[in-house]
Amino acid sequence: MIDAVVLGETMMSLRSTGGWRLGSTATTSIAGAESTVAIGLSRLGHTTRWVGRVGADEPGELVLRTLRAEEVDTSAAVRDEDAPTGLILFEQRTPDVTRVLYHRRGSAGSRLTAQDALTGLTGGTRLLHVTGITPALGPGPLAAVHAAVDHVRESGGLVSFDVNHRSLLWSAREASRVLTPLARKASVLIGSPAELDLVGGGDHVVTKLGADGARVRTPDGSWTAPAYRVRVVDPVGAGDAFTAGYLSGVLDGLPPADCLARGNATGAFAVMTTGDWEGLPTRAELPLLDLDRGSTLR
Ligand SMILES: Nc1ncnc2c1ncn2[C@@H]1O[C@H](COP(=O)(O)OP(=O)(O)OP(=O)(O)O)[C@@H](O)[C@H]1O
Ligand SMILES: O=C(O)C(=O)C[C@H](O)[C@H](O)CO
Repeated sequence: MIDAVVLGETMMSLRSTGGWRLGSTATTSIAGAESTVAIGLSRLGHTTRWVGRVGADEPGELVLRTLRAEEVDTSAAVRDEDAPTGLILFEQRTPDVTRVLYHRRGSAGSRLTAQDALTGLTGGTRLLHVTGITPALGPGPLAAVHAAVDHVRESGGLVSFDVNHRSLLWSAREASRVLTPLARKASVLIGSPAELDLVGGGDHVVTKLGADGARVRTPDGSWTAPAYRVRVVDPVGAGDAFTAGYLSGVLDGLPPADCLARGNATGAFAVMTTGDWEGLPTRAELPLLDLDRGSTLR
C-alpha cells in the first residue's frame, strides 16, 4: 500500500524574468497544486503517486520526467493523444504579487475521468489528497474527484481536501456550491480563512494564515503555530508546500501541533525559493530552519 495518492492537473510552467509583453526570457518547470504536495511528501520520505493526464507532447514529458525524478510514481498517469498539456504562466511583478495566466482550457488534464482516478488507486493508499482546483476543470474531473474520495473513504483511508479556490477558473459562489459536499467528505480540510468560509466546517480543519502561520481544530482541541521568520522571495506555492508538511506529520502519526510546525517549516522553505516545489526540504533538511542564525549544517 502506498502512503499517498494525489489527483489533479499538472502543467508546464513558464516563469518570466520581466513582463511577458516585453518579450522577456522565461524558465520552464512544472506546476500543479497536487503534484507539489506529492513532491513535498516524497522528499520527506513517503511513497507517493500522481494521477492525472498530460498531452502526448514535450510539456507532458517534462511533467512526467520531473515527477519521476522526484520519486513520485507516475505509472497511472495517462498520455492523452487528443489534447495538449496545459500551460501556466507566472509573471512576478513585486516580491509579493505574482500574476498568473493559464492556457489550460481543453487541456489533457481537464479530460480526467472517474476511471482514471480508480485505476490510480489500485493497490490501496493510506491517504488521498485532492483540491478544489480539479472540480473547476469540468464534469469529468469533478466526477473523478468524487469517485476517488468515495473509494478511499470506503477503503478506510484518509482523505485530505485543500479548498484552493482559483478565482480565474470560477466564481466563489459556484465554487462554494460544488466544493461544499466534497469538503464534508474530507478527513482533513485545509484552506485560508476565506476559502474555509466558502465550504463550511469539518471535524479536522487546518487554516493557513500566511506569515502568521497556521492553526488546526479537531474534536480534541485547537492549536496554533507561528510561521518561521524568513526572507520571502516567491510566496506562490506556499500553501501546497505547507500542506505537504502537515500531511507528512499526519502520516507519521504526529500530534496536531507538530503537524502544524512541520507544515510551517515546509511553507517557509517554499517562500524562500523561486518556484512552487523546487525549494521543498528533504527530511534531513527539515531542522535547518531551527538552527541558530549563523550556525552551519554539519
Ligand atoms: N511570509 C511568510 N513567512 C513564513 N512562512 C510563510 C509566509 N507565507 C506563508 N508561509 C507559510 O506557508 C503557509 C501557507 O501560506 P499561505 O497561507 O499564504 O497559503 P496559501 O494562501 O494557500 O498560498 P498560495 O495559494 O500562494 O500557495 C503558511 O501557513 C506558513 O506556514
Ligand atoms: O492554479 C493551479 O491550478 C495550480 O495548480 C498551480 C498552483 O496552484 C500554483 O502554482 C500555486 O501552488
